[in-house]
Amino acid sequence: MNDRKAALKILLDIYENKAYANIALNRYFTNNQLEDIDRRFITQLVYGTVKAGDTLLWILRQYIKMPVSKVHPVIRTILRMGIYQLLYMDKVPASAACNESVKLAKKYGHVGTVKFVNAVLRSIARDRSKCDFTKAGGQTAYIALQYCHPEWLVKLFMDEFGREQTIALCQFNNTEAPLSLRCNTLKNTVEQLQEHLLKKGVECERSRFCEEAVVCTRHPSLTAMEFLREGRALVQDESSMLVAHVINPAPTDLVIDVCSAPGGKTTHIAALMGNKGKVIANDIHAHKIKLIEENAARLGITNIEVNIEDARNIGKSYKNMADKVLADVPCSGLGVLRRKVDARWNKTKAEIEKLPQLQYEILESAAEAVKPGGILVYSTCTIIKRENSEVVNKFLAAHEEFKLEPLDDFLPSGLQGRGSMLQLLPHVDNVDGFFIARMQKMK
Ligand SMILES: C[S@@+](CC[C@H](N)C(=O)[O-])C[C@H]1O[C@@H](n2cnc3c(N)ncnc32)[C@H](O)[C@@H]1O
Repeated sequence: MNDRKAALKILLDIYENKAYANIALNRYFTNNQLEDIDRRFITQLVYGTVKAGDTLLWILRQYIKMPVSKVHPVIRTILRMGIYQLLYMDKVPASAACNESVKLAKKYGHVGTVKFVNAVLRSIARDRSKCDFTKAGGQTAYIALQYCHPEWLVKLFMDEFGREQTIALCQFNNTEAPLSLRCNTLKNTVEQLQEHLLKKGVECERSRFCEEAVVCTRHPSLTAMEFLREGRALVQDESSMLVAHVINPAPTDLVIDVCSAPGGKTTHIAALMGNKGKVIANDIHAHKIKLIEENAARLGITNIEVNIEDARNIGKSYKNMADKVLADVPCSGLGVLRRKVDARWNKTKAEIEKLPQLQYEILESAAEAVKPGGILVYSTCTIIKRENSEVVNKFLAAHEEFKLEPLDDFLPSGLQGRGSMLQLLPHVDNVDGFFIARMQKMK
């Protein structure tokens, strides 16, 4: 199958079957052995088209008379891909973007739709003046279209960070995320892992932030990386690796991770404990607990015990029992939009607004499980105050038995001196956005 036909098939899976982009793409690559060059082209075309989302539809609307919703889904997807190639893929000549889209339309459409695809794409290629985003009305709409984000999200970012930072953040979200790996120190050293990766043709470097992290800038497909199956490493972003270090678990500790699936931080905590002590990995979803068990087995970790429970009840079940408790709560994930290409288009404002209440309830329950003198860590992969510092401040105001602990002793020198709560911002720190606060129970 040629690359564009493959991209069309994957995009239809995403748009019509509501498949997650990374899952649809990996599924295709698992079932079809491809050369690296083809894999890269398909990835760029699929991820780029998904990220550009409604901007492509807005452009399409400027060039057709009928409502976009009336265009057949296959033809609409061919057009989205075609516009993406025309306007965003510098290395694809306009003639190739048009001709290849027309060929796809011939396979899936009839004479009329072939002519339609041909006419629309050639007119965009010839005259781009209609793609003027300043005509959309207002600076929020302009930023949303120019940087391919939903307008409500741009508004939220503008309120939180102001115009300049919003643009920088949106631009960052459109960049490609490098693959970040955490070395499983129970099976190999970081030096051994790095040597192994170099032999396998993976281009990688050590992280600025975490001693176990290796950041890959060029690599084969994940399915070809047998060292992941062997448990020598696992995929995890650098910033999320800071959490286990902030918890700073001892080999004798009982640690409870109240929202733990799929187990990135749980298995990191367990490894830092040298496979000793006990980590209770809790999650509300039984099917996700299986992922923790699989990860632990692959990594050779035996000090994890799983528990399926709503974290809002965990305080009652383990009252005053744990040396350390992690509440890595469900969040809006606005710090990882670069990595999850479809996330910005799947989220809703209403769903995000409900999160702080749930996060607060989970934090309160997690706090109950901490024993006096013990440690409570709250973390998210988001960047807005209402899910981060506001939740922690509200909690501290209501629970004088907890005090905020300085973070610097647990952070790399490059991140020290930023205050008692750490907020990593993607466009500032060049990593996934992340929030961490560490508290101690005084009595
Ligand atoms: C941010 S993710 C956790 C990521 C995980 N700590 C890791 O590092 O791999 C949040 C998790 O919370 C779980 N969750 C959502 N609501 C929950 C609840 N009420 N109680 C327990 N877990 C919950 C979700 O299933 C999800 O796995």
